[in-house]
Amino acid sequence: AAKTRHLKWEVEYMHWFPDGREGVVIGINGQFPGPTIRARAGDTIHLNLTNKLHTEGVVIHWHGIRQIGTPWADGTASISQCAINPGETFVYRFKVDRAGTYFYHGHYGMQRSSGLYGSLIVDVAEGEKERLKYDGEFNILVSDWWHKGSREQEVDLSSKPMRWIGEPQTLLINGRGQFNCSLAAHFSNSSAAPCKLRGNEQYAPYILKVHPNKTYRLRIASSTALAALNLAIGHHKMVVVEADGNYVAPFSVENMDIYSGESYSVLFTTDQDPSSNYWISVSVRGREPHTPQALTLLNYHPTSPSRLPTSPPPVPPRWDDYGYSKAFSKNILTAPGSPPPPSKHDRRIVLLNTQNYIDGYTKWSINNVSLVLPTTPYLGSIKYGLANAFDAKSPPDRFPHDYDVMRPAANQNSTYGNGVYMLEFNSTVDVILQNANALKENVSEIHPWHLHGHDFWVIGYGEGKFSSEKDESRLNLKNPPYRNTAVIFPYGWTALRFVADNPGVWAFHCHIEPHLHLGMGVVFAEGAHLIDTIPNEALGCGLTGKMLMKNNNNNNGHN
Ligand SMILES: O=C1O[C@H]([C@@H](O)CO)C(O)=C1O
Repeated sequence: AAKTRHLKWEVEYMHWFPDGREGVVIGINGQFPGPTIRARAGDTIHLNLTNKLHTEGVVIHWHGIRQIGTPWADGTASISQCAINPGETFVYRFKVDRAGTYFYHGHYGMQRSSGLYGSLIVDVAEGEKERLKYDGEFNILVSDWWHKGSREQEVDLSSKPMRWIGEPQTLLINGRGQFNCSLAAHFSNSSAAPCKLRGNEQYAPYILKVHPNKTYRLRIASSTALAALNLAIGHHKMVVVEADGNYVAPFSVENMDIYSGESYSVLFTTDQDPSSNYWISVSVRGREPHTPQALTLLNYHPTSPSRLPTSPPPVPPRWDDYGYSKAFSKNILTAPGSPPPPSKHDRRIVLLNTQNYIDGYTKWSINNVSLVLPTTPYLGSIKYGLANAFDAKSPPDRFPHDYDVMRPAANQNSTYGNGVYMLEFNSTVDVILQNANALKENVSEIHPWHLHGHDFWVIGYGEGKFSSEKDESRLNLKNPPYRNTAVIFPYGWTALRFVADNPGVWAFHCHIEPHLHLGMGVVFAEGAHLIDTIPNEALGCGLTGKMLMKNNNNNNGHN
C-alpha cells in the first residue's frame, strides 16, 4: 500500500570541502548534497522545510515530479509560491506517481549553484515488478562547482557590463570532486599532484563497489549550473534504459551525454578482469572545457579500492563534436508499447532563443522578451484573478519571419517582460525551440530546456530555421521519447509536443542557471478554474499576501 513519508529538513549554509578547498555550500540537515529521498510510486512525500539561511528566501523544486493536483508544491519562487522566508517552515506535500530517477534543487536565485540539490529516487509501487533486470544499483548526481559563491555570481551577472561566471573549477560526483589533486596524476602530463586520500574526506570520491559478472543499474542525474557532460565507464559498455523517469528503447553506448536537468538509467555488466579497477569519468561537452574531468572508480570485489586502474581515463568526444551529441540524442526513443503523442496540435508556439542587451545589461530573451519574475506568485494571482500582478498581454507566439538565426541580430536590444502563455486546458501544444546566433558572431550554444508540470514528446530536431512546410512531415509522431528536458543544438531547432492537462502555472526554461537568471524562460498556465485551494503559506507575499491580510481583517470584523 502507498505510504506517506514524513521528512523534516533544515536548509542552511555550511562550510564544506566539495573539491578539497574550503567553500560554502547550502546543505540540508548537515549533509551535502542533501539527503536522498527514496519512495515508491504512489507514495506521498510530506516534507517540513525550515529555512535556516538567515538572510535569504528558499524554495525547492522536485524536478521531474509533475505535481498533479498540487501545483503549489512545485517549488518555484514567484511562480508556484512565495519564497520561504528565513526562519519559516513550509510543507511540501505531493505524490510521487511514477517510478524513475529524479532529483530536487533550489529554484530561487542561483542557489543550485551553491549546492542546494539532492537525489529523489522512486521505485515501482509495492507489489509491482520492476521491468528492468539487475543485481544491484548505484545513483550518481553530477554537478559543477565554482570557488566564487553564488551570491557574488548573481551580482556579477547582473552588472554592467555583465561579468560572466566562466567555467566551473570542478565537476562533482555526488558532491565530491578533486581540485588540488588528481586520481589519474600518474597518467596526465599536467601538474596535478596525485591524491593522497584516506577515503573519509568530504572530497574523497564516491566509489562504486561491484562484484564480477553481475548487472547493475546506474542512475545518473545532472544538476549542473552550466556544464553539459559526457559520462563513461572505462572498458564497460552501457545500455541506456531510462530517461527523465520514462523507459526508453534500450541502446548500447561507450559513453553518454548528459545535460543539466536530465536524468538517465543505464545498465552495465561487470564482465571485465576483476583483478583491476576501472575509471568512471565525467567530462565537459559543448563549451570549451577549462575544467578537469571528474573521476571515480568502479571497484571490483575483492580488489582493493586503493588500486588505481592500469590504463588512462576514458577520452571523451571532442567538446564541439556536435554531430556526436546529436547522434546520441536522436538515438533516444520511447520504449515499445508506450503511448504515442496526439497526432495533431491545437497550438504551436515558436520560441526564439537569443542573447541580448537591455540598457547595456546582457540578457537572454525568448521572442525578444527577457523574463523577470513578478513579486506575486503567478499561481495565486491567476487563481484569484488579481489585476496588475503581471503583464496582461500574452508574450508572442512567434518571431519575425525574416529574422536571420545564423547571424547576430540586426537589433540586439530586447525588453523585459513577465507575461504568461495561457494554454487552453487539455489542448495539445507544440513548442518549437529555435536556436540562433548569440551576441558574438559565430557563437550559438547548447541550451537544455526543462518543462515543469508535464513531460513532453521530443518530436524532432533540425538545423537552421524551422519551416512548417519543410519540417512538419519529418516530425516523429510514432516513437518519440517522453521527457521533461530536451536540448537545442547550436543554430538548430527542437520540436516538443505536450498536453496541457495539469491545472497550474508552470515554468519552462533553460536549465543553465545563469541563463535562467538572465531571463531565459517563459511561463505557461492552464486550467486555472480547476486549481484547488492553495495553502496560505504559499501566498504570503505581494498581492496575494495583501489579499490574505484583508480576508483576515474581514473575518476578525465578523467575530
Ligand atoms: O550567457 C553567456 O555569456 C557568456 C558569453 O556569451 C559572454 O561572455 C557565455 O558563454 C554564455 O553562455
